[in-house]
Amino acid sequence: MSSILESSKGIIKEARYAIILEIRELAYLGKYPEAIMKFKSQIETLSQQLGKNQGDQLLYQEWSKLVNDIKEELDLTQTLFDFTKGNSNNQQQPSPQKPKVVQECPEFHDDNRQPRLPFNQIPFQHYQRENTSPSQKANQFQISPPKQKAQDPDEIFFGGLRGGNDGKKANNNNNNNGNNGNNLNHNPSNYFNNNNGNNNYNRRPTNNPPPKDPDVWDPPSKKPDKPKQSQKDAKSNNIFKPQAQPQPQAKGNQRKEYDKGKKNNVAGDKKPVEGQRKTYHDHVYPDGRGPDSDLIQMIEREVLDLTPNVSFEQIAELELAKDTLQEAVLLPIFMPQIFTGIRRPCKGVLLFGPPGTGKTMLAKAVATTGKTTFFNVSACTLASKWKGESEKLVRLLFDMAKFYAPSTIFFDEIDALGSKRGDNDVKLSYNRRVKTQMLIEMDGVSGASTGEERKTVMCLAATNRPWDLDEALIRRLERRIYIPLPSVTGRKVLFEINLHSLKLSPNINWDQLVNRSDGYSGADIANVCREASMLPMRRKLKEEGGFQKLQQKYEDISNVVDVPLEQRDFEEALKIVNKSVSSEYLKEYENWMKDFGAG
Ligand SMILES: Nc1ncnc2c1ncn2[C@@H]1O[C@H](COP(=O)(O)OP(=O)(O)OP(=O)(O)O)[C@@H](O)[C@H]1O
Repeated sequence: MSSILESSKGIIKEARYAIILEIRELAYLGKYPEAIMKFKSQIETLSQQLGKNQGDQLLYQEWSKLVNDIKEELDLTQTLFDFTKGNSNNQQQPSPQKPKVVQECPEFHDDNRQPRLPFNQIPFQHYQRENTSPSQKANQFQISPPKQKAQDPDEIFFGGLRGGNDGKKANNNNNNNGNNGNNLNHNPSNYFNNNNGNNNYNRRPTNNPPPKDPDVWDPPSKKPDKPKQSQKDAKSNNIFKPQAQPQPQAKGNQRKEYDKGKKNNVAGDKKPVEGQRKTYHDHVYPDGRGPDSDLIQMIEREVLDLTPNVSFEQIAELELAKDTLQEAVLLPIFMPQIFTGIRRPCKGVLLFGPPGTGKTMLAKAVATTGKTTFFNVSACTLASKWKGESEKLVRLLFDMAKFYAPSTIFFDEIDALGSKRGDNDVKLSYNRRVKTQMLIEMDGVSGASTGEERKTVMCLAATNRPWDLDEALIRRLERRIYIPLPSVTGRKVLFEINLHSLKLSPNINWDQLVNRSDGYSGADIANVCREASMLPMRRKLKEEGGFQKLQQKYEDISNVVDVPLEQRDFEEALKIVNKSVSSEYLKEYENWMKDFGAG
């Protein structure tokens, strides 16, 4: 029975690829109406097939998944079709100040809501681009007909959306100050001096206020900065072997600069003070405030992380992932001139695997090593907290990343944004809009094939549920790296890293502890060490009759309670802290890795 199901799953999977690929080919040729017709007829046929399988619950589920995927592709094609229609209309009326609603896209209508503008209309509504001749303006979103079949499979579907640049924008951008992807000297202070109004990202507000979306939640009130977890410099305890010292980090200055800037600008009510670094907000709204001020401030406050301060040495094991990230992300940042043409940098990297295995740390290490501006986006927060504003937020985020380039945008829990079709229609429509915006933005930053001057912006994403990801997104995240649970060696290093600053008894049997922590993630081992570190202190306090008695007895009690950790403390901690990853999930990761992994 299960073999019938397995073989049916295989057939369904092949059918999915065959249908999607065939139809994308049509879309690539610009034959959107034909592609849409074809999708609709396939959905009809598949729905009949679905009806036949109603008796078998598992098969029925598989078929409905396929139908849903095809519907999702249809929706995406429809949206892109609308997008291209919208742009071609823009070319006839290239006046950004007086935009017309080119076409109302059904996706942007919700019951009881006012019609929303198609997403491609929004930038023109709010901004005009500077240093752009009228013909170039008209050209900006031109759909370039394919001259030959693209080597990059993504270009089959989305290549035409990258803007009619064919090298034209490169000339347009020559008057910059060198703070772009071609600048090998990544002096962090340069990131904030990019005030020359030099490029296509230099947008200014028009006087038109944005249309009010009734579904938009009110922007957040000012909140204090999230406390950042600081990584202490490793002072090895030499549990197993001498430990590499982490690289010294450039601390504080950027943050201070940023805070200084925040006082003047993030509040958004004051004009920038001369001589101080220019934030994206100053850059877009030199007069102090504009329609998107609150959102921009929110990104600067909650997403922009100027000091991720994690080095690769602080991360245990994961050598393959580190090498791949260095090759796929760091080399193109350091040598953009080499990574052109067929060697173009990948559009994005997906880190997938069980929770707590170091995915976020890897992303931060990439940003720290590449000295890039780090945007740490929790996709989950974006999806829930900024519902209604999320598409705009995605667009602003990428614009900001280009402004502060070289930048790394890290989407944690990307499945919250880029998941497949859900059951809830409202959620679906919203989800699709955000996802489509993301896909378009991601295509926009893969500068090499467009001939556009490179503003190096790297997209990294992480998920614990790769199987939930939409295929269009998976294709853009071209390198997909499995971040597994730590091996024996990795667990040893993790104990070392976590205990480097603690007093340890010489009689601890490390091999036994490492074996007992089989199946624990890096975060689990950190929790074990944290728990173990408290036990001797609690014991000592109890022995001495409590904190108050100790206080009466000793002047400085910190030395008294700082007792070395013993074997029994770790054993006790291992009983308290259980592993957080179930072994069933591990199999699923491996299967997904076999099907989609691309390290
Ligand atoms: N390979 C590792 N080396 C060092 N520390 C690690 C490693 N993996 C996990 N940790 C520890 O676990 C904590 C969580 O790691 P991190 O946030 O990078 O995991 P994650 O894979 O992004 O988790 P999630 O999927 O839940 O977001 C870190 O702060 C660190 O203490």
